[in-house]
Amino acid sequence: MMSTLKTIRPLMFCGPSGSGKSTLLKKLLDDFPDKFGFSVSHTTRKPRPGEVHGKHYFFTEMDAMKEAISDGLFIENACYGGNLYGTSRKAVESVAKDGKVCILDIEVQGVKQIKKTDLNPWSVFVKPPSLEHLKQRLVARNTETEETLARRLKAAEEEMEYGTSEGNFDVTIVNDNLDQAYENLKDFVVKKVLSEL
Ligand SMILES: Nc1ncnc2c1ncn2[C@@H]1O[C@H](COP(=O)(O)OP(=O)(O)OP(=O)(O)O)[C@@H](O)[C@H]1O
Repeated sequence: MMSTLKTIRPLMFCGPSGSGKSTLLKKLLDDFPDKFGFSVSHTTRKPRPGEVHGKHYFFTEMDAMKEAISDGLFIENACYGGNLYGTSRKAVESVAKDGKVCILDIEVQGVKQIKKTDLNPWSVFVKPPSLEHLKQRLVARNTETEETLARRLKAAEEEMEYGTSEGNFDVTIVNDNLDQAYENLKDFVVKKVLSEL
């Protein structure tokens, strides 16, 4: 089972909430529908309108998720905004078994955990032009309360520090102009990630 994972390196995405990871990933999946698979994460947070169980996340309860983590079924997990988020090894394996690059969209804490596994992923940091831009985007997205907004912005400061430190990621994509950011991402993906397939 481990050898399946080693043959195709996952592509790990990290960046503060609101930096544009989902937006960039959607474009990538639209452009290369047969090359990538989204590993579906687990979370204890409540679904947002339109989110589908098993597609956007596996929505689960705190006790069940804690038990699965202690059973070693997760390659990473993080507590964020009062909720648990995590990626099961099974979710990553099922994408690799399909012959696709598994996309991992995770927080900094998760990045650090996955670096300790045998997955050897490519890593991309998505950086907002500034924390002020990030705040404006999160407000415009209309998904945050005053409290979750404040938490996400505080977490963003720490994530920016880790994300912009030399050597922590293979590439940093500054998401200022979306089209330009996507071109930069695509360039990296085509030259490095897809050339290995
Ligand atoms: N380059 C950009 N310029 C302006 N707005 C953008 C840009 N990229 C993304 N956005 C908008 O910013 C908001 C946050 O983007 P998105 O939801 O993709 O972030 P995220 O990093 O996936 O966040 P989370 O980790 O919370 O899921 C969205 O409303 C999106 O449409």
